[in-house]
Amino acid sequence: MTTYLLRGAAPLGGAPTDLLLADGRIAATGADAASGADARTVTVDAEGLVALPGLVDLHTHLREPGREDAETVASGTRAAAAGGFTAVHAMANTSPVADTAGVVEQVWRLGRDAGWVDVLPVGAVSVGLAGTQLAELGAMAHSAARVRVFSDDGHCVHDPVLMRRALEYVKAFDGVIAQHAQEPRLTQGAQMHEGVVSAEVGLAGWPAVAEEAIIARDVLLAEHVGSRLHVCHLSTAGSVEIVRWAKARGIDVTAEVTPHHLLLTDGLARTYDPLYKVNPPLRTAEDVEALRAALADGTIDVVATDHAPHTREDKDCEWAAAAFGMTGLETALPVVATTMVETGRMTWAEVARVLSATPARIGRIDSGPLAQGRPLAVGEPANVTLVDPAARWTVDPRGLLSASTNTPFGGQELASRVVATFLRGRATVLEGAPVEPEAVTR
Ligand SMILES: NC(=O)N[C@@H](CC(=O)O)C(=O)O
Ligand SMILES: [Zn+2]
Ligand SMILES: [Zn+2]
Repeated sequence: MTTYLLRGAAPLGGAPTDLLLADGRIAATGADAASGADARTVTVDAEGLVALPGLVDLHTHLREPGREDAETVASGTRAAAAGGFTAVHAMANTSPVADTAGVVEQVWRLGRDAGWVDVLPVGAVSVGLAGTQLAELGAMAHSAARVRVFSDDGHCVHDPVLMRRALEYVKAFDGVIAQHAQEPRLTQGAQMHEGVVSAEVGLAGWPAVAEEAIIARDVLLAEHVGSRLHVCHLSTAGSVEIVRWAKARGIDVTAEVTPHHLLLTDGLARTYDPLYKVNPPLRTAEDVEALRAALADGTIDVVATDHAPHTREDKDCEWAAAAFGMTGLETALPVVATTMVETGRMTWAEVARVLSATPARIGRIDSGPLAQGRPLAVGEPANVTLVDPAARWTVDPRGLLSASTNTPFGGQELASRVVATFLRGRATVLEGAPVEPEAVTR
């Protein structure tokens, strides 16, 4: 197998060095790297590039099975590799829903056969995402897919008794419930953030309290049963305050923010362009500022894409009829660089924490055969992403690899670009372009 010598890369943005990737591992660094190179070695000029551990997404919608017209496991994971990811958690709101060992194993196998990234299926909390009956969480945890993250994402587990049972159940295998916090009665018919803009454009509003009330309830439930809670896509300043309070109290809660909530605001609804329609909705500039501050100070643990591809038929229509969601795998790292690194709020080492190490720990893939997100030390699996921190590019939706084109960032100039991605020492992206896997050996 080809080995790679990454010359002059800056691990976590630190001092440049050489990295040798061989036999699936980081085989050597520094002076030892070049001397370990042999006839099989391809040298990559990584001068000026930052080396990060392969990115890990806790929240991806791959749409297979059921909506292969919007995305497949193969197309979505190819886009993920282009975005610098080496692992993605595939959400359960597929058709059929991933609520049995059979479906999660199917998704896991499709991911393995595609060979672009490790696909970690998320299991549904309730049968059919219907919110009434607990799904077979244990069977999914003990299946070949080894599920650790459970979520009804797209729907909120709104019944407090079901939420309590789910939190209790997953303790047995160190699982976590990832909650889509949306009080359904407070958001009936809601189309966008409730505020000045919704009043102006005449779309039904979605109040911040609909998110905050569920998060407040769930951190208290997690405390009561002594379990682990993860909150999906935090979007309001009030949600940040509740998570900060819960952490100070010692409650085992983690939280994610999406790239789009770090950059975009509800003012975009004035365009009536459904590209900006998403769940939870884009909020105000004050909320964006609170989310950035919380990500920088560690109150928010991770950035997760909530990559939500939709077909033209589901997006190219009037606002009220359009589906909620936007793509994000290929723009996530550049949006984080633009909003957090360029602004001086985070270092590249901190970016590695929020986009790799911490999501890997929450998903419990920070050890074992699929170990992800460790610092770039000798002996670790060679999951590596090379980033050009000086690059500037303007997003062209036609240039992205996702099977759907519903990015809200078309025409936006972003900082930094993924140049190469390696999954256990095999290049999945080189010179910014995907490298089709030959029959993946396993
Ligand atoms: N984020 C979205 O707007 N949509 C997601 C569901 C979800 O994440 O809640 C989808 O599946 O399309
Ligand atoms: Zn959601
Ligand atoms: Zn989602």
